[in-house]
Amino acid sequence: MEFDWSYTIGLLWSRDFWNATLLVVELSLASWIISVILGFFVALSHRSGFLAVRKIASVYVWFFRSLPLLVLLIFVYNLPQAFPSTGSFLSIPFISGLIAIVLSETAYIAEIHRGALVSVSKGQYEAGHVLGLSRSGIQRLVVIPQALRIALPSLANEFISIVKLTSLVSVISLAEILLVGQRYYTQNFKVIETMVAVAFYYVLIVTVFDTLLKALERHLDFSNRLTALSKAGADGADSASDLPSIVERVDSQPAIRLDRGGKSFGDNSVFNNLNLAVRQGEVVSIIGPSGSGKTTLIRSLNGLETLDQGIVYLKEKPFIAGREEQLGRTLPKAKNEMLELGMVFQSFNLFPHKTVLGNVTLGPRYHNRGSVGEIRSSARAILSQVGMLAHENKYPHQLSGGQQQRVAIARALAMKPSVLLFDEPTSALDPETVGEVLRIMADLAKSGRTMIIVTHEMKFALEVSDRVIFMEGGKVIFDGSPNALREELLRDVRLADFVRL
Ligand SMILES: Nc1ncnc2c1ncn2[C@@H]1O[C@H](COP(=O)(O)OP(=O)(O)OP(=O)(O)O)[C@@H](O)[C@H]1O
Repeated sequence: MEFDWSYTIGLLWSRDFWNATLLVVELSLASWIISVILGFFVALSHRSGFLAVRKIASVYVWFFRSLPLLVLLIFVYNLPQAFPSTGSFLSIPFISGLIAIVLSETAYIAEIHRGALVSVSKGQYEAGHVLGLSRSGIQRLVVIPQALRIALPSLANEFISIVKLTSLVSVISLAEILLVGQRYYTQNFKVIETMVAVAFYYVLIVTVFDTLLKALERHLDFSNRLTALSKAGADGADSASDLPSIVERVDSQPAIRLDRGGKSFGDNSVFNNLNLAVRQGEVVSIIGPSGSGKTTLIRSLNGLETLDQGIVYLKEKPFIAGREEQLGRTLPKAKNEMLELGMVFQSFNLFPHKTVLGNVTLGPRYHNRGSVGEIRSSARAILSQVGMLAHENKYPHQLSGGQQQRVAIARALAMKPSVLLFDEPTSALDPETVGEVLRIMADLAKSGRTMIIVTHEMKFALEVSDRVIFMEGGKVIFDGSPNALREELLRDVRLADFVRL
């Protein structure tokens, strides 16, 4: 028997097939959108602090990934036999098909979201935390946009799978493309000719949506975005303007103080009964060998690490209490105090999906620190101070390490903190870009800011600091002025060997 081309081509104009195509698009889109949303909540539940919630999420994923969709479809469609009250909606094939596909796809999509959420680094959460963002704020502004971009190729793939899975809905008599085709060839026995037309409609849907989803993927891919140099800063290139004197030196009251701090990781006691007080306007550098507890100490001051014992005071008001402190149970959540502490990380932790300006304005905008215009112009002034205004429209991946760190400093300054914490700000930089960051920090130090700097840059520490603290094995071995340290170096060979100027 010859292939009947005119019959197949005629089917491409068939109203039944176009209605079925529309139905497949509606069912696929509805199933995909609902599953993407529900899948996200299942993925979040997987990371919940509550064991019961985590268990429910993992049982859901395990069960619905194990169950064939065909079984689920027949089960849901026939549920009214056992529960007649569900008949009013489950006997509608579109609704029972939608429910079955959503139940199954949510389990798969939850795993895609989970993978994407895991790949957003801890540093991104920490950067959100130090800007005073709430947990939901961090999810909304930092994590979800990044996770979505990572997940989108797999989510698009899942949409294509759903389009094809809708052919199974024919078993519950929903007039989708395959069922329309079956009705045709059972009447005229032109199976191959009809199935070519069926294939055409599926390929058409997949091609159209694949193109649209790829365009969306490109749109969300900030790593491919090209940016124009801002006019305002283009002339200024990379040079930093002078940082204004902001804070008067006030030597009396400690700006921040740790009292009897203790911190262990399992059996490893990092420090115990440690005291540290930094006065307003003071610049304190913390130096010491690797593993001496410098980073843990500075991260304990703003709650990035949870202290076991001790209390952190901000302007002499209790701010953070260790887990074992009685006060910890009554201390209110110190959201506003958190904003008093700016932090610059070793690995910058800029938000990769935001421009330079977007990174600097995110905190002030979240905390409503003025109108959008005011926040932007104040952010531009700070970017100019750190010599980064020319790059305001660029994304972090388009900048050198030194430039990224200068933006990170600008982001911290934009919140107008009273104390700036620096955790090894130059350790991740190439030697040629270290100088540009140190220059900005030296200017900040001169402008009278309270700064605590964990650093391995000995020369810098001695030049800019009011006090240098040498830590070893979780203990403060030396705490004094740079001049006192220079004198100590003449006496203490081991210290001199470490500092090695
Ligand atoms: N999250 C963690 N989990 C377990 N142990 C940790 C953790 N963070 C730090 N430590 C341990 O705590 C000790 C102090 O580490 P910390 O990073 O504070 O030292 P450091 O003086 O800053 O070192 P470096 O100069 O190399 O950064 C080390 O023994 C380290 O292995």
